[in-house]
Amino acid sequence: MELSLVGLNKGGKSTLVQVLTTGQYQEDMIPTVGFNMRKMTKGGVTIKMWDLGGQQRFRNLWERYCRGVQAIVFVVDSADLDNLPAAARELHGLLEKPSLKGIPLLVLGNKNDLPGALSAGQLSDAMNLKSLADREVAVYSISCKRQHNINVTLEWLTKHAKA
Ligand SMILES: Nc1nc2c(ncn2[C@@H]2O[C@H](COP(=O)(O)OP(=O)(O)OP(=O)(O)O)[C@@H](O)[C@H]2O)c(=O)[nH]1
Ligand SMILES: [Mg+2]
Repeated sequence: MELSLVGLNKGGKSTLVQVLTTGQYQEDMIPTVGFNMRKMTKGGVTIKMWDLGGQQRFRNLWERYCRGVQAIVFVVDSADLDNLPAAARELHGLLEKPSLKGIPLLVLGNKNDLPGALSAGQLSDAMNLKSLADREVAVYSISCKRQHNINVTLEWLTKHAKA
């Protein structure tokens, strides 16, 4: 199975990959330049994860690395309300691409340990996720730092690997 992790810079994509692959939260992640690829084996399935850079200059790579994957994971800092409109814009812009039609989407509202973080429902409303038609969409509120909802995230991913 292959999946791609996208989302604005500092959302926590690389931190999540670190937590998923090692079980450890690491504070001092460096911003991703271009992309990184990491593999993880869970329940007999190997998941190849494309961890993409979220800085503006790397966002044009997202579509290419999302083509043909079994799932797109969009990571957003759910406590960074100022950048939520930009995150929503990037997400909707990406999913408009005909090449990505129908690919299941998992939106992760990360950093729910921070004060003022939006719940999954609030995030769904704020990012207008209900308007996304013709694909499966799931939203979870997670914290890499507290390792909250990492298990349900993993379950979602492995379920889609088998499909
Ligand atoms: N409070 C809190 N901080 C987090 C959490 N997850 C990640 N961070 C912090 O958020 C910052 C950015 O994390 P990264 O994993 O580098 O983010 P990224 O999405 O990979 O960023 P780019 O590679 O630039 O796109 C780091 O300082 C992390 O320590 C979390 O669950 N809670
Ligand atoms: Mg990164």
